[in-house]
Amino acid sequence: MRSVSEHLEHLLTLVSPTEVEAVALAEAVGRVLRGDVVAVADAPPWDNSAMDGYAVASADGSAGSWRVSQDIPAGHAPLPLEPGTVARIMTGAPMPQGADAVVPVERTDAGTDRVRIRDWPVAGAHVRPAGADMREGGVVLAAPRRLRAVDVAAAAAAGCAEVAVARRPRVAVLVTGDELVAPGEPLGPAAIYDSNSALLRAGVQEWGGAVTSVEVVRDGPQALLQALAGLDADLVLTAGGVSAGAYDVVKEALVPRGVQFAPVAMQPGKPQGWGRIDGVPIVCAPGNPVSVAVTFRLFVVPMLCAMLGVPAPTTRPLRVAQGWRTPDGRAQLMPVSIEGDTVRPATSGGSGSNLAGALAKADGFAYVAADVVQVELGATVDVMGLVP
Ligand SMILES: Nc1nc2c(c(=O)[nH]1)N[C@H]1C(S)=C(S)[C@@H](COP(=O)(O)OP(=O)(O)OC[C@H]3O[C@@H](n4cnc5c(N)ncnc54)[C@H](O)[C@@H]3O)O[C@H]1N2
Ligand code: MOO
Repeated sequence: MRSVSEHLEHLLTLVSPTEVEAVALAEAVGRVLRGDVVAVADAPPWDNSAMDGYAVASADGSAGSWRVSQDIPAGHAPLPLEPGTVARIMTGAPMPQGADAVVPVERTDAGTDRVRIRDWPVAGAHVRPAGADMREGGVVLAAPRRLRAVDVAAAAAAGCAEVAVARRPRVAVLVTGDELVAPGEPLGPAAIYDSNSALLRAGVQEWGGAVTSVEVVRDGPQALLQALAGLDADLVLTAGGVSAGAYDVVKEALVPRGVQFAPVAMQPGKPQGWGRIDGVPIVCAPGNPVSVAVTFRLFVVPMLCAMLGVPAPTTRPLRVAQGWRTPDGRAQLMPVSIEGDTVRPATSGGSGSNLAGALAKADGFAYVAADVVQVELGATVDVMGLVP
């Protein structure tokens, strides 16, 4: 049987990075930055006050009563400081030439024509120097990285209107099963709600791809081939129909098209399919919902990351707070809940592959190597997080 790492290595040879495109900052959150963001100007652009108070020439006086020679709100350019006076200044306003320190208003009587200053400041007090945050031409965000709200804000503060990001990989999703009905529809006598298409759609979106289509295929191999014929995608994901049953549509339709189907030494998610269909990479997950979630996190996430040009997420070593048994000869992906630096199985159902509802209790999948049969209390396991 092929191991998880052999399988992943092979799947990664099927994909390559998408092109780079420019997007406005308004569209940038969650995208993968592929070109460094460089500051267009120093930030702050000039020395400015960190406090509402009075700008003074620190070498030029001491506590006492001072004439206020100008008022400097933020957004207004000051005149040079008149010698022998102070200037009333607001937070963020430019320091007047000749002033080098600010007295907070709380250290004064808050006067407007004259002011009584109780504590005289040292040079530089409450002044934010030009360029202290960013330097013109300096790298503010180094690529590659997934852009968070704070990163988008840093790009805006650096004066960038657009950023260079990876084009979102376009992903087509197909699920199979006569038993499937969409959530919100009435359940027939032998029906279940389709959760795999929801998982794959949301997973692709969450990890930075764009879902181009989601189809539920019911009517056998011909319908599946028809659905595949019209697809415009960088990657195709299917779920269901890959095991040993009499109605395993995906396998039946795609073996003649050169897609490979074989077991991978893992639980859940053992029956897997992979290859290319009309040149487009395809991953065929088994239909059980936890198997789909595991296939997505273990294999599809690194493929999406490779397409986006960003490193795949690393695992976290965490301590086991409650042991469990695992199958011999297959790596196990156990849904776990995380508390501090410890983990325990997320539910009493363990890694049962049909427990879609129980997955909501999990914070990650613990990866247990194929040769382990018992995960001992106090042991360390590598845990994959479920979100980027
Ligand atoms: N005789 C054997 N039977 C099975 C084997 C085996 O080796 N020999 N492997 C088992 C394993 S492991 C898995 S995993 C499943 C994989 O089966 P399929 O990929 O063919 O998936 P289906 O039969 O279509 O469905 C399995 C299960 O999942 C439910 N399902 C399917 N699609 C959805 C969906 N979109 N949303 C929610 N739930 C879905 C379906 O109702 C079934 O209960 O095969 C085992 N059997
Ligand atoms: O491998 Mo199946 O995915 O155990 O249920």
